[in-house]
Amino acid sequence: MELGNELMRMEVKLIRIPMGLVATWVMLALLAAVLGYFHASYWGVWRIPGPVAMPFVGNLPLLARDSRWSTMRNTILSVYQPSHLAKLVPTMQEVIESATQNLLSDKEEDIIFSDFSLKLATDMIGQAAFGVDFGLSKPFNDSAHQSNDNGVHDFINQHIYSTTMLKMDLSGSFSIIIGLLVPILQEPFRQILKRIPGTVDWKVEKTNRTLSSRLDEIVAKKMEVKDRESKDFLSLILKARESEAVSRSVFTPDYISAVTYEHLLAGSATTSFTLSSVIYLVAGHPEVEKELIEEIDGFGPRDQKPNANDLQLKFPYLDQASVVKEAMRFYTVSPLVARETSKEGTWVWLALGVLAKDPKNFPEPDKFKPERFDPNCEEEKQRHPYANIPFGIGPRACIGQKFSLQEIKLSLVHLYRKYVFRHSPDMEKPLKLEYGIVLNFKHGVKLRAIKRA
Ligand code: HEM
Repeated sequence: MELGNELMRMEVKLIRIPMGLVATWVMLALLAAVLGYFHASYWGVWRIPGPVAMPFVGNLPLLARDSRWSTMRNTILSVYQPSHLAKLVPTMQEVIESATQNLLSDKEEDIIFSDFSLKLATDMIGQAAFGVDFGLSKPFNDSAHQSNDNGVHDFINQHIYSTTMLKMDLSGSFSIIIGLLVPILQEPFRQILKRIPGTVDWKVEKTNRTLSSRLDEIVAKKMEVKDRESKDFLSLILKARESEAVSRSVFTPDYISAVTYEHLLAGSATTSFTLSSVIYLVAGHPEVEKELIEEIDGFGPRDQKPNANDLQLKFPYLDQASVVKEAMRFYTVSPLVARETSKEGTWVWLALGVLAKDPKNFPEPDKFKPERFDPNCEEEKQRHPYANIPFGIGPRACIGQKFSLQEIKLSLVHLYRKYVFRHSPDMEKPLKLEYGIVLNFKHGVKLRAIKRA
């Protein structure tokens, strides 16, 4: 018994000493892993000038630096959550139905589909983000539309102008061209040229001012009405501004105007371009059109409206698994994403459009092949997970991704139930693009819409 007890004490001692050591080693390993994690990005780019990682916390403090942006993002995030997006389906459906009435008169004639899709996408943002009916895609015989027609046309023209002038090549304004050659001179030149009538910089400035003042009117009206129930992007910002002291200092009137304008541009030109490019590409690939229409018709009778869940699950060929995804790869609407390093002010560009055409990840990159995204296909299985990121990646990735995909899918289901599309003989081949901050069609997408039996 004595011997037994002695042996047990020895065993406990033997175990106690290594347990302490093991715990210390585990702690050290954990610490090293945490430090390694936060410094990994630094070691990968240690030759490149930029903020040096701080001891123990690496670059972590930089993530919290832009508190104004994060307050903003957190405030509006709920507008883009799936549960809220699901509630937007009927509103989206209404806008699409109303827009489609306008698509085709009885005679068969070509339409500029890219104009149609820009009006549709702008109206959609108007309703969902601002709680405002721009009425751009309303039928022409609508009396409200007629009485408002001039104003609306001005608005859309200014919007189109301001979107298309965001260029990054030699066809842009003089200050942009100078900026491409000597970046430091861009802003001083812009400041001077915007004051000289007749220059492109002056025209851009003038258009942007008019557009901003129209958006300011919308913001001012919203502030007056104070509708507590509505849950659009603007109402959420205004409510946050009223309820929290911190938000009042973040959401100054100028800042609200700027983000409203940013939202209009970010949400309409991109979605509109994507919708047009899907229709254009499908029109040139009859085998894809056939499979797509089969899937859409297979969903149910034409008057059965898909809900958010149906859109997510019942259209795999149309959805992210194939056609839309491949069209977004083929024409990457947002070809460049820019970041400015916090300390050195160095610009870092992520070329999404170049990534999307890398033959290592996308063999025959200039072919439109939706099946390359089929989850069972070898190409898809072997591809790097970040090879196709049209909405960007990380904490600043596109906030409207789910919103725009829901809108695009709903529009496509509705359109293909009624029409098929063919390239207009007046359209150039290959399609000419204009490279700006977002991609655009140089001469629009001209299509013939043929009513389905
Ligand atoms: C096909 C449609 C769209 C594409 C391809 C697209 C693409 C992008 C990309 C590449 C970025 C930059 C991400 C980054 O910096 O890493 C971005 C940011 C953004 N997008 Fe989109 N976008 C689309 C639709 C929308 C829509 C519909 C909205 C609004 C309803 C929207 C609102 C925004 C906003 C507010 C940002 C800035 C986010 C931030 O800085 O926190 N986008 N988008």
